[in-house]
Amino acid sequence: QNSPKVTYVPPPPPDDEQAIFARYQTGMNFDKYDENTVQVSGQDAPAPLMSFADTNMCDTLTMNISKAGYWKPTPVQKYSIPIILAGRDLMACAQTGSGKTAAFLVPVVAQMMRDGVTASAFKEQQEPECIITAPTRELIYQIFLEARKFVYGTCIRPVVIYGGTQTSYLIRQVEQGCNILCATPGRLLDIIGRGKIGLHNVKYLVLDEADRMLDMGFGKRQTLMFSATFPEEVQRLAYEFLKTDFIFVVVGCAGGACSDVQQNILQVSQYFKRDKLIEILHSTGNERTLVFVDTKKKADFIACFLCQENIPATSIHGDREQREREIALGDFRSGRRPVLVATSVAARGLDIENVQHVINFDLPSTIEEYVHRIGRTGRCGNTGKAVAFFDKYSDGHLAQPLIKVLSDAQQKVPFWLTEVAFQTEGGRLPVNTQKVGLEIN
Ligand SMILES: Nc1ncnc2c1ncn2[C@@H]1O[C@H](COP(=O)(O)OP(=O)(O)OP(=O)(O)O)[C@@H](O)[C@H]1O
Repeated sequence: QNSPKVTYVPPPPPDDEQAIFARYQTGMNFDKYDENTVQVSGQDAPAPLMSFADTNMCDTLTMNISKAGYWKPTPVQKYSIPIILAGRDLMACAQTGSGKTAAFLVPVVAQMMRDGVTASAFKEQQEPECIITAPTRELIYQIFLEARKFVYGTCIRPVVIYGGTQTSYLIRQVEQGCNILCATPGRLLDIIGRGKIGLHNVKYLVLDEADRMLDMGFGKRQTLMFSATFPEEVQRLAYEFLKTDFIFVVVGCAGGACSDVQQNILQVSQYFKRDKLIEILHSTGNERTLVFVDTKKKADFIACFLCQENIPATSIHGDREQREREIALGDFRSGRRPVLVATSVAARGLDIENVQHVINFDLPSTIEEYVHRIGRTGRCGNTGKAVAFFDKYSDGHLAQPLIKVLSDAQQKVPFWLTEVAFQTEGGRLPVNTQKVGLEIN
């Protein structure tokens, strides 16, 4: 490989208790999560819990949950926690921003506390009890920070390893002891290949958003899969990957968009997208806005263009160095640069306070990706807005699935979109048009 040697060493994570437990407020729709219907398939599923106090968790963990500001479990937590505590494999699908991370972290930490952990510092090869993978660097880091909350004051040591950072630094982190390994798939394979991580002790394997992980020779373990979307082909794969008695939990509508996001689809052709973007950003002022585009080059180009128009923007994509990616995300989080132009690398999982708008300057190629992208707003019971620029020449294939997502989330379906769907489907009525009560000529 000719790629330059990566020397980036990320800054250490915050160490004081206040920073570790930093959080944002739940929104006014938080209690509405309870209105979602929940489907549970699989045999002998344990009953859901009603409160965090319903389990036999140790005091330290209970204290950490309350320090994190979680006073009541969300539906995905109510159902997943007892299933995981019962030792069952699980595939859980719940809308974006509804607390899937804690739904696996809390029971895994609870069981590790119950069973005791063994990893000791300065061993050549560490044997973690839990491995968590997620598809992007920023997301795995976020999961690691969340794990640090729940293990606070215990002897469980979480470690994070991800691409774009110096390997020798990561190895040093691992060698200091590792019970929960949070890793992106590439770095995970790399560190296993170097013999620094053994898999014999892995009791919990968590695939967050990871539709593409293959079995890498783990021993007897409990596998937990979480996502807001589970397309059918991934479900089929999961059947091979999970134990036969696994449980499938679906909160609300499988693969559905978060109903706290107000969705607006505008018909905008390629040439007018930039003007429309400026118009919208001028009307939203300093509100934090995430703009998705389809290429890395375009992300930089649009960010530059916005800066020239006096809109403080930055960009995040796979061609930026990890240091730059982290600075961009930090500037966006702090509000120093309230507009972040991104490729799909920022589509999944990122939990950033106060993102009020998501603009799909370019629509993604799949409806699942759309659902994840707009889920960066409207999190944890807060409301948000999503606007998409729909170009019928490039996005026609999305018309039909968009209609379904909009109607399932009780959003208005523009009439022109049903016409596009009708044309794209070769004159067949799109599925669901009847359901949303639209008139078709
Ligand atoms: N029970 C709870 N009470 C209060 N806040 C919570 C609770 N559970 C989770 N949260 C907060 O809600 C936010 C969203 O949670 P999380 O990131 O786990 O969502 P998610 O379902 O994984 O979303 P995505 O599908 O986008 O990855 C986080 O800031 C988290 O700290």
